Amino acid sequence: MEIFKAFTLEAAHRLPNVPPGHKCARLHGHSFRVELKVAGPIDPATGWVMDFADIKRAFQPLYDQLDHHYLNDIEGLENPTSEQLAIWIWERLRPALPLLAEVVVHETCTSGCRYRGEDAATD
Ligand SMILES: Nc1nc2c(c(=O)[nH]1)N=C([C@H](O)[C@H](O)COP(=O)(O)OP(=O)(O)OP(=O)(O)O)CN2
Ligand SMILES: [Zn+2]
Repeated sequence: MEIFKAFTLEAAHRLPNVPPGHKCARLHGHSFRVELKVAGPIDPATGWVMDFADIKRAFQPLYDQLDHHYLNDIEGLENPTSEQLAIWIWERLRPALPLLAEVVVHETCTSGCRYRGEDAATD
């Protein structure tokens, strides 16, 4: 069974490695939507894979680093594309949330990425 918990975070960024004149080289912001998917068996006693609140608790320290911040200033996010943000979240969250199966980052309503770990990086 797969469950998910979604978060919205406000953050500013610019992309330093885009071609000259690209609009994303300019400072701008997004209401990023992050979905964390967790996969595992349903516990027959509780009837759930895990408590949604425990997903929120595990993500909170990372959320606090990202929300209302300038992403380029964060170590590891000097080039804060959606892809790099998904990897950044995955690498820091997985140790605390071993059942983490996928990180989805929506940068806008129409753009984003999904990451399922290194083995799936080229999927
Ligand atoms: N593969 C990626 N491409 C782009 C990223 C990214 O993180 N990964 N990021 C950007 C920009 O940050 C931009 O803010 C979002 O891009 P885009 O979808 O082009 O934004 P728009 O809302 O302007 O899209 P329209 O559908 O054209 O209105 C760029 N590319
Ligand atoms: Zn952007």
